[in-house]
Amino acid sequence: MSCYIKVYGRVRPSTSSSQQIALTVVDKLRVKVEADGKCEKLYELHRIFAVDIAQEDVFTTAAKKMVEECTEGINGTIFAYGQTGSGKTHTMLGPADSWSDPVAKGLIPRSVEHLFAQLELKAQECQKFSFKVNVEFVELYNDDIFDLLRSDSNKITLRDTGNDITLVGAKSESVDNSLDLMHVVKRGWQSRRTAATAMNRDSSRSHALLIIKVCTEEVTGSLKTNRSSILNLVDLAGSERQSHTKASGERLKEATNINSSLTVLGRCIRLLSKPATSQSFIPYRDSHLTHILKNSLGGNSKTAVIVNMHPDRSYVAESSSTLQFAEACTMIKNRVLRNEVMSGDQENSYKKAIHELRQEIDETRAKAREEFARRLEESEKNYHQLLAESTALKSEHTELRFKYNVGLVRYAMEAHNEDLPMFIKEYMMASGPEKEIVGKTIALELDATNKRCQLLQEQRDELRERLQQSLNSTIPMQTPCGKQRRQSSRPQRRETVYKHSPSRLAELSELAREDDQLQEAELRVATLENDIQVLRAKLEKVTEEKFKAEEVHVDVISRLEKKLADVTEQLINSEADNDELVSKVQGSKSTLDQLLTIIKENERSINSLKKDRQEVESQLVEQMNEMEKHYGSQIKNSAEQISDLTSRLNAYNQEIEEARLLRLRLEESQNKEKELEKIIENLRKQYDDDHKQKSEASLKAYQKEISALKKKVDILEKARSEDSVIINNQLVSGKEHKLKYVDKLRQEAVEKDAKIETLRRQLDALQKSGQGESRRVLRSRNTAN
Ligand SMILES: Nc1ncnc2c1ncn2[C@@H]1O[C@H](COP(=O)(O)OP(=O)(O)OP(=O)(O)O)[C@@H](O)[C@H]1O
Repeated sequence: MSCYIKVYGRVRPSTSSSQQIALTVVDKLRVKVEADGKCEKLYELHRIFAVDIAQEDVFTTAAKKMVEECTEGINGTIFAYGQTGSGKTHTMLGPADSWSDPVAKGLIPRSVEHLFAQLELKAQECQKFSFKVNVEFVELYNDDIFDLLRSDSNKITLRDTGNDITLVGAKSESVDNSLDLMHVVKRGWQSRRTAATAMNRDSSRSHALLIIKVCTEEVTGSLKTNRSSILNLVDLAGSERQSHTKASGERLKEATNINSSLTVLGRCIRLLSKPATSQSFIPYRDSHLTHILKNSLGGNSKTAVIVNMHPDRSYVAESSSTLQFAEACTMIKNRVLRNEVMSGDQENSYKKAIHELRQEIDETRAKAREEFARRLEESEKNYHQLLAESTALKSEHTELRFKYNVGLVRYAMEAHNEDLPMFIKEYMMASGPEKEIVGKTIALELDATNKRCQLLQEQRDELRERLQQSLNSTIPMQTPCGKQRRQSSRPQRRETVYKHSPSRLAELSELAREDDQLQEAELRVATLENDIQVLRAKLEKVTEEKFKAEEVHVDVISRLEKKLADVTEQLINSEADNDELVSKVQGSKSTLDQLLTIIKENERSINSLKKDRQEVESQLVEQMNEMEKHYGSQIKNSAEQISDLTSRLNAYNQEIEEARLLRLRLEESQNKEKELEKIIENLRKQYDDDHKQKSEASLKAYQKEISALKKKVDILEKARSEDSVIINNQLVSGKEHKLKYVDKLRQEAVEKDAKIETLRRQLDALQKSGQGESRRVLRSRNTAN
């Protein structure tokens, strides 16, 4: 799947007065930079974080999802970029010693906690889920790589295998939980090179890279899925100008190295943001920084860049260049793959994977269809709304035009001017620029009429004057008593009889005619003036209405334009989404195709194996048949033998039982023998005590007899033990022989029992005689005493 690098802008609090601020957050997506008070430039990124944004919100927007995807085998990189002192460390780690503060802690502690929370959740949800987290922490100082987890200053080298970049010689520590990981980060951070500069008391003099490697194993049935991913959290050193930082000596050397590595980064970003051509070469190897971040810039990783800015006017150039860098980053596309290996029952695992992929495709398709339907419905709704608004506007417009025409017609009818209806008709019929021309013509005509009126008025005034003059000159000439007439009253003057000369009379008649004309002209002028006023009033009214209608029209047009822009934006967004979905589906399809080819191969091999198995099975059946034929009789015999042996075994068991009884009886006889021995011993003692001297001879005889008896008993005992050995041996050996032998033994045992009985009897007799003898001895002693 290919996806663009996400770019976020963050503005830190200002350190000067509000007049000195040159960077303003316009809304959530745009920021405005004022270069010199006049020139402004707007920049649009995926999100702008204003000064008052909470650290939690920065993490949720920029990192949370990426951390979650990391547990799914997708690589992620987040890095902070910006001039020195713009808040990169504040964003990545938070203020010093605030890493456990729930409000102030930065993006790294939050990402670490969320990563382990996600892994532990997965382990709870899936019984056979295990994970392993390893961490490496290095810094790039003066373009050399140093391990922050080892005290020795061994430099680290890079190994580029094409797909992966590894740090050779870097210590990799295994961690079990977020606390352990943060402990490692803390330890490494203490070794990071920082120094006080004029712009930042705690300025980072190196680029710090925290590399978290996550491996997971999940077993579902016979399918084992191993995933691995790398999460890079990078706090870059800030670009700086010597004029601002006043750096010199070692600081200046550091700054030069920082700036040159950031320049290479900027160059790579610029080249990556341009459309790819076959010749495009990205100089990743020009600096260790870009070489390490190679996969994060245009490779297999999801990447987020947070550009930090200082809002003050004195840093406006740095802010502009940071924003240009950010804009270039938004155009870079990465090709992200899930790092996953499935094993186990291959056929089943592939089938499962295909099933999952199919499900994913179906889900994506369903989602796309739903989204498309929703957008279509929305667009249709908007279209109908716009159509309704346009129809309403049109009808409003028609109504206004009708009113306007009616006004014009009414005016024409009221004005009784023969010339005007023609103009009005023309005006009514005209449209667009033509109408404007006709309007202007009317205005010119009105002007001309005004002028004509004025001319007529002047002529009238002139005529009046001339009349007055002629009157003044005529009266004294024609009346003999002019002085008298002038002094007389008006009625007297009217009665005055004038005597006109013929020429004077002609002049007077001419004057009277002119006076009539004048009066007529005055009347016409008055009418015209009135008409002009009415016409003007009407024109003003109509113009006002026209302006109002135009305003409404403009307003509606601007609203429609805005709506059109919104709809276009929605359309562009949905197209982009659609593109993404299509690329996703294509990605899934290619994986599916690969899997299908593998499955086909497997199916082929399975089919050939099945054929082999069938052949082997048929051979086996044949062999079995042959063996059945060949060994059938033998098997029969064996069965018979087995049944025979079983019956023999039963008999043998019976014999064993009998032997056991015999052994019991033997034990009984042994016990009896022992008792006899005791009695004999007692008797011997008695004889020893009582007949030591007197009955030596008889005692010897007894002793003889007793030793003879003893011998017999010994012999019997020996024979019995031999018998028992033989019995035991016979029990183990063949049945017939044993049966016979057991019978024999039984007989012998009976005989021996009889012998024992005889011996017992003899012993009893001996006892009795011994007792008689002892009594006799006692008696003889008593008599002797
Ligand atoms: N958003 C913010 N809110 C409050 N203070 C901030 C913010 N951003 C930065 N600061 C403060 O500004 C100062 C410099 O910030 P920081 O050290 O994070 O800058 P930097 O970009 O990492 O600098 P350098 O590149 O020199 O290391 C610190 O004192 C920090 O607390």
